[in-house]
Amino acid sequence: MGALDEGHYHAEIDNEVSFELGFESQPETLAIQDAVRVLLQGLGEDINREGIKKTPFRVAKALRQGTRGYKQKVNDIVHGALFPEAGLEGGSGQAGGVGGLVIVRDLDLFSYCESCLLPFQVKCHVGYVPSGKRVVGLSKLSRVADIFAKRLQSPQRLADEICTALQHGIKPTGVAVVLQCMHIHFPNFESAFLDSTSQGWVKITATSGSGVFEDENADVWTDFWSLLKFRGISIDNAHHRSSGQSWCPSQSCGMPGQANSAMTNAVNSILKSLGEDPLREELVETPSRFVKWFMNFRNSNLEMKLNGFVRSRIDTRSPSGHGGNFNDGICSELNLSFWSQCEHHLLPFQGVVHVGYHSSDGVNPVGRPLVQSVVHFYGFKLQVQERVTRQIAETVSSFLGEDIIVVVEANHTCMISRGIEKFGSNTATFAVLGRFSTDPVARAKFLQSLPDSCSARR
Ligand SMILES: Nc1nc2c(ncn2[C@@H]2O[C@H](COP(=O)(O)OP(=O)(O)OP(=O)(O)O)[C@@H](O)[C@H]2O)c(=O)[nH]1
Ligand SMILES: [Zn+2]
Repeated sequence: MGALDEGHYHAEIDNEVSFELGFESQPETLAIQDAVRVLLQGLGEDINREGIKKTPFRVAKALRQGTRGYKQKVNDIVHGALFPEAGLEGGSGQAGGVGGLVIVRDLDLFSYCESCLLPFQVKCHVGYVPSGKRVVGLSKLSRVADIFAKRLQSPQRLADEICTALQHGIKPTGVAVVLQCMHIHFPNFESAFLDSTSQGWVKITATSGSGVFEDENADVWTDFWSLLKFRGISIDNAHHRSSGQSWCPSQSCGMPGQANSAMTNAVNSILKSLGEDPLREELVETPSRFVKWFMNFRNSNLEMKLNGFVRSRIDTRSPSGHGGNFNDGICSELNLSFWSQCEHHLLPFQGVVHVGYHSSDGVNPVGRPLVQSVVHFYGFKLQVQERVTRQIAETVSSFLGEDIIVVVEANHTCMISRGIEKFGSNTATFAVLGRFSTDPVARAKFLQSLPDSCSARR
């Protein structure tokens, strides 16, 4: 196996290098960059603005690397990676290279949703029953799964494609694939103001089986689920092929309305550049769905609206002085829901915001909904987390007083679905104004009041 594995290793490294070398001038990369410029202009952005000047290139890089599976072949990975391993010597039973179940659990992958083009996370578990006294190198199971994850997918299609590819590549007695998929909730500017609960993730478990796993009720599935149960995984919410319904939250937003045709054409061009057929049934509505959610982040004149709103509230609020012990008057609005769009990669980041302020009578003079509105006003546009944190702090200080502390905790899709692939990472940013910037005890009092587990980390 050693020699063969080494050969494959070098082949893969070579592929990666040539992809990187020619990448910048390849027609597909240039076409995606042009399309991203059209999308940014559709949002009302200045494409030469410092923060987003490099965004077309970053998006092209992220999308092409994130869908590199279209260019990879299963045979290149599996062929030659099988090696002999004896089965049970005499007696009855199954073990080793004949009938001994092998499972690789907890492979972290990400894929792109074919309905809305947002990335989704996948925890992948693969099992197979060897036959013919041959087993496959464990890393190959993960590599094959990744080939299909790095395409535009739905969970069931992804599970089926991994399963079929492994069945053909290894020719074992059977293959089982279980995928736990998590899709970010659909960003919606309008409904976020009405319903702050559309946070967190849509979760689904998709399964696929071939050979001895073809029958969902077979004993071998029971063994497989039992081995997964040690990892806290249960069959309860497993998605069966027959249900056929899309899991993507964009589908439940109704049919897309009239979308900007230059923008939908741009998305069509991206699909083609990635190696997809925009006429594939599941992709036909994708450009208009994408444009619909993307337009939630248009650069409209939100500050002006907000300023009018805030000014009228300021006139009616009761002044709050600093009498007594400052720390006794620390108040907070915790777990305000937060949605934004990373201006570097055009990917969502989502989480919660905590706002601390001082009030001698312990009363929020404008109420929580206004603070929540401020969070949404600054969230729903192309942002970086540090900027949105500062903007929230500055704005709430105009009605909650000059002593303000703001913590934003968010999951960045761009930390998962590209480059470094840091699954489960979470970013916290911090802004302090007035007394909170000079008084560590006041800061500590507020920070200690933050909930341990909040939706940003779920
Ligand atoms: N500070 C900050 N950085 C962010 C935010 N959102 C995304 N980023 C980072 O923006 C950077 C963009 O860096 P580049 O090196 O130009 O782009 P890239 O090649 O796509 O990034 P990497 O693959 O991570 O090296 C990355 O480090 C991202 O993690 C944010 O809200 N705040
Ligand atoms: Zn989706």
